[in-house]
Amino acid sequence: MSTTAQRIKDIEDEMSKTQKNKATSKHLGGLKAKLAKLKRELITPSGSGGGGGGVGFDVSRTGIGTVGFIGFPSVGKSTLMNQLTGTRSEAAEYEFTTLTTVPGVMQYNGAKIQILDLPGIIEGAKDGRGRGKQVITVARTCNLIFIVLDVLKPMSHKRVIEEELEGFGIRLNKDPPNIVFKKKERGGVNITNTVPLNHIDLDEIRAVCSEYRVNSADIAFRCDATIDDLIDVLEGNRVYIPALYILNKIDEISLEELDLIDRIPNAVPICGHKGWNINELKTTMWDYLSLVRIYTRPRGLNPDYSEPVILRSGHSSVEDFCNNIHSSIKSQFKHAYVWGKSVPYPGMRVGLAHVLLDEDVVTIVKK
Ligand SMILES: Nc1nc2c(ncn2[C@@H]2O[C@H](COP(=O)(O)OP(=O)(O)OP(=O)(O)O)[C@@H](O)[C@H]2O)c(=O)[nH]1
Ligand SMILES: [K+]
Ligand SMILES: [Mg+2]
Repeated sequence: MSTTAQRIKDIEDEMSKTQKNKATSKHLGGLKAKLAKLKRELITPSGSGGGGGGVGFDVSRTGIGTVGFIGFPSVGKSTLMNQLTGTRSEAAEYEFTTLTTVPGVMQYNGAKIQILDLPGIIEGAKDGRGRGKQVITVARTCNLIFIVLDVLKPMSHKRVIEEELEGFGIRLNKDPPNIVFKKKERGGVNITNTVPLNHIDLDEIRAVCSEYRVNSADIAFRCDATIDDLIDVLEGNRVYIPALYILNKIDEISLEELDLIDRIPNAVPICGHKGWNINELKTTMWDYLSLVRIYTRPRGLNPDYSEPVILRSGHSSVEDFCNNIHSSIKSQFKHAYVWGKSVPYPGMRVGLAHVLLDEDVVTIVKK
């Protein structure tokens, strides 16, 4: 075992032996921050082996969004890939059939979505076991992660995969914590909160700051944060990605068992082999990608429903729409008329800042 791994284990042991209360919270806060720093050491490519980085695994990106498949070997990732895209990614009974990233493209709702079939990962992947590091490095850059699980295997595998991804700085189905951190030259650590903090106390926050050598800063908590949230903000290299759990091979289980797994949140049960519930999977995928379809309506004509402009939620203003069509449109823009969910009445006149919603219809009026 490497020294870093040993130190991590020592700290985890100490934490598990320490009861959390007022007297120990400062100590625990410091330990948590130490742990986060050590874990960072473990996942940062060191140059000398360890298989860090994404060398040879990343592929060029196409489409409006990328979905990456993460799972243990032989859970059915490649079978599902073939089902969704028609790309041939070899699927077979033996483990580690897929050895590198296999890209494919799926057309859905008028959008091109890139699908990445990835090699299987195993427990300890993030610490350098197998090719896990490269695989998870690719997952970090995806817009959506499919965590593929074999329903015939223990459901504890779900947690194992989550821990691998979390250990690599990926936060699943979570918004970035609303903590505003401003480092200062002097003045000490100044902590404010706009909501009650139920999970952390001041001593703990100070212990974490001191571990990160933050002597002066303004920290404003605008959410009921945990100490892990604060550490995430201080570490700064976290990515927040939506994830969908694909519960595969339901052709092998009973209806009663299906009923049980159906309660897992953010999940879609499927049979990749036979194509069961694939439509449900596609619709859910679309929702999780948060894409916005905008239909163009030339003045005096009917909307063109055949080729929507696809925007991302959060970047779907009329200005984004114009830029997506052509860079010159914005300079000629006078106003736009909008029909759909984003306006209180059909055909409302709006400006560049107006935010469009999925399936809105837009007419641009030029100067
Ligand atoms: N019963 C059943 N078997 C499936 C299903 N999907 C895939 N399989 C089988 O599971 C095995 C593994 O499938 P793959 O698609 O190669 O799995 P993978 O996750 O890509 O595997 P690696 O690339 O090795 O990590 C194959 O024998 C598939 O035929 C399914 O829905 N039901
Ligand atoms: K396989
Ligand atoms: Mg495969």
